[in-house]
Amino acid sequence: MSELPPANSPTTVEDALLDGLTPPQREAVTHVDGPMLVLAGPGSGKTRVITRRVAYLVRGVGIAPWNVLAITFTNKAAGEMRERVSELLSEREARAATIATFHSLCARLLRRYADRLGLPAGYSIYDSSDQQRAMKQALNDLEINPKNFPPNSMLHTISNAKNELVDAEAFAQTAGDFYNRTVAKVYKKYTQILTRNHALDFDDLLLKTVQLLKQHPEVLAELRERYQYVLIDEYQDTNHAQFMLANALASGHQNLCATGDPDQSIYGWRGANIRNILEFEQHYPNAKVVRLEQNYRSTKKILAAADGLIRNNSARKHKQLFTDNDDGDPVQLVTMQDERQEAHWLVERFRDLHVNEKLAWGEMAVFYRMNSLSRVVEDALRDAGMPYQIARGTAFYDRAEIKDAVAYLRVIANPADEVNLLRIINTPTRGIGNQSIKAMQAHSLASNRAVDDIIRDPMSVPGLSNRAQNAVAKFAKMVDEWRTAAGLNEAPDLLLGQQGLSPAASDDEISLRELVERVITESTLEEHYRKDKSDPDQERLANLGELISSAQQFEEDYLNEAAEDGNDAPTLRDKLLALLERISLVSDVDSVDQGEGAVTLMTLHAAKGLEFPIVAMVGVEDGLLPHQRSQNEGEKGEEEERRLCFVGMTRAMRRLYMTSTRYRTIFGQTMPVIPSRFLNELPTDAIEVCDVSEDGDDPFGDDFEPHTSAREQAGEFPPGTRVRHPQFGIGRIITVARSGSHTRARVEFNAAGVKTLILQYARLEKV
Ligand SMILES: Nc1ncnc2c1ncn2[C@@H]1O[C@H](COP(=O)(O)OP(=O)(O)OP(=O)(O)O)[C@@H](O)[C@H]1O
Ligand SMILES: [Mg+2]
Repeated sequence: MSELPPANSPTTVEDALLDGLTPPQREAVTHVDGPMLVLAGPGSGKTRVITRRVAYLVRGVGIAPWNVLAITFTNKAAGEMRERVSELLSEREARAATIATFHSLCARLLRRYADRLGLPAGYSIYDSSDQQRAMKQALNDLEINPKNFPPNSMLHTISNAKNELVDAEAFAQTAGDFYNRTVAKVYKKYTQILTRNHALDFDDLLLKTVQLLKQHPEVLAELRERYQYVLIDEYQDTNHAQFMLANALASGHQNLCATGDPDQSIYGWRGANIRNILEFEQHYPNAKVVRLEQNYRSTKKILAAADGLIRNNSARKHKQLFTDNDDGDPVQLVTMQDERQEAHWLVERFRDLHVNEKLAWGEMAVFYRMNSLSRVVEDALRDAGMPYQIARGTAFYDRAEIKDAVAYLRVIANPADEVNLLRIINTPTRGIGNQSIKAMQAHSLASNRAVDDIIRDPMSVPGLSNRAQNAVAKFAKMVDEWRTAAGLNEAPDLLLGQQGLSPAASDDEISLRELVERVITESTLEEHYRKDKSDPDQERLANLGELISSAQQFEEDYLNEAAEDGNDAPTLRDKLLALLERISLVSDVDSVDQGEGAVTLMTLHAAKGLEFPIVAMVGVEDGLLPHQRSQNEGEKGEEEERRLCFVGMTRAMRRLYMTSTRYRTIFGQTMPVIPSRFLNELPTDAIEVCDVSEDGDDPFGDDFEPHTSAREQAGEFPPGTRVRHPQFGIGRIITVARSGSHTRARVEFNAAGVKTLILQYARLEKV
């Protein structure tokens, strides 16, 4: 949807910026100085307010765009905001404003001020698989059994500590019991490994930035001066580190505008702290608070259903939302036999919407609690020949061949990155076996020299065969040549980042695309996959080709942006570091293109902030939603799951389907399952229940209040009655049976086949 106001109506610039806003939205957009909190439910225009405010501050108030900092939750949201702002302002102004995620902002700041932290500007950002490798090494070094201290849970605990700004030392000081003392050791070791590799993990980006601002008041002063207006969307999901960062930037001028909805806080498990938004007025006693009460997204029925659900959370303040949108259809709760029938049903439903209601594929989305639920849906969509896209932006970069190519690039940019160096030193195989690698690692430890240094002097490594020595020397020479081509070898001190020190690009410097291409060819990665003509390898080759194209595209965008910033000749090193940063910070939802003619599949978490005309939530079952894991955390865990369900439901604009099955196969085990307890909480007048499973027992138990009594219904539809169902069309009742307070009818539909429906909910009409 375009943010552009119609050309004819508004007359002044200010009118145009405020066009299509309600009075409270205007109030939020035009508030200039001082703290402000926009506290409002889903679909009420919070994100629209942030976007307009960026434009208004620049055009309406005359603030320089580079003084504005807007922080969004994903790169995708940042990209969209930039696009909308550039429709309201010029592209140049939109680029000059900083619109970023917390992580990309921090990565940028750390690069700019790397020298203050003694951090090489070419530092690597470790993604979860790099983190796993580093953690395994830490456990190995400490001789700790990963069975008792699983790498994932170690990483989770460390991540939470970092988000609370608790570093390894502070953690050790408070660790009382044996378990925590062991974690403290692991934390320390893991930190040492990252430091040695000149690497930061995601949480370090925040932690180090906060430390930077604390330890270097001159940097804080500079940034406060630069970012005079700070805007943060989705504030309910900020963690402590993000909170401290936002507050530090806004300290002094206090121009902090936060928007959010406590009912949509869904990242508590990852350290988000809902109190940041609940206590905003305590942190900023003079804050202006704006509430938006009108929902522009959903039908009345969808809104009523979502509202009925969220009211069951006890730890909340109620917000009344209303909408002028249509009543719409009731939310359909459909029970199937198993996940295959569920996927099949979805495909048929979507096809019907596409063919009969002329909805585009891109207007439909499927949400699930866990990625593993997507496979069956994917298979069904593929079999039906329906276009779909899956929000797994990281999937491309998770492929082994891409990870290998990127590891080469990381090694070029960051000589200290041993995790990646060891990944590629013998990939593709080049005669440097495991024994040789172990010998080099041992020698590196014994002589206290970096592996990157050792490979230049392989003769010194005890126990390395002649053959291996030659192979290592050849490998080192190859890496050196790339570094020279990238302008990274000549002046090693330049690796210590310092603002303004980066030399201008020399004329003979190769392009980023050429570098990536050279690496893929000269490393023999390409040859390795070309040798084999099997399909998977053909696909891998194509992926490597795609990496080259994406580097070219990135380079073009980067050059344009740099030119806007007045830098006409960014160096290859700058471009390489920026590309690696982009690759590290990509998130699942970034790949989603809502304009595309494809059904979108994504997790409930990834769906935050988005909207689709048609939404189907699959696997709405106890154990999945609420998730089994949340049950360990008692009510708090369940309330977060309820908010997650609420977030999913409130993405839907026109129609919402929530499906569950009787049996589901998870991790290869088929088990009977029951519909989510959350479904019992939905108000009956906003929903329609339908059971299309084979045995059709009432899956919702007796908690439901049917509209009419079972007896009445049974009498009304004797076997043989011709009926019409809003979805299945015309059919004939075969049998009617009472069960508890419900009546089930088996109906043979002309087109849809035999279905078992609960009469009280099925909205059957006699014809
Ligand atoms: N005043 C308005 N008039 C018409 N449409 C509006 C208005 N305000 C917002 N909208 C539209 O309503 C939808 C929801 O707005 P937006 O995404 O900004 O809501 P939100 O509060 O950020 O929702 P969420 O909490 O889900 O992030 C968007 O399509 C937006 O363009
Ligand atoms: Mg929003």
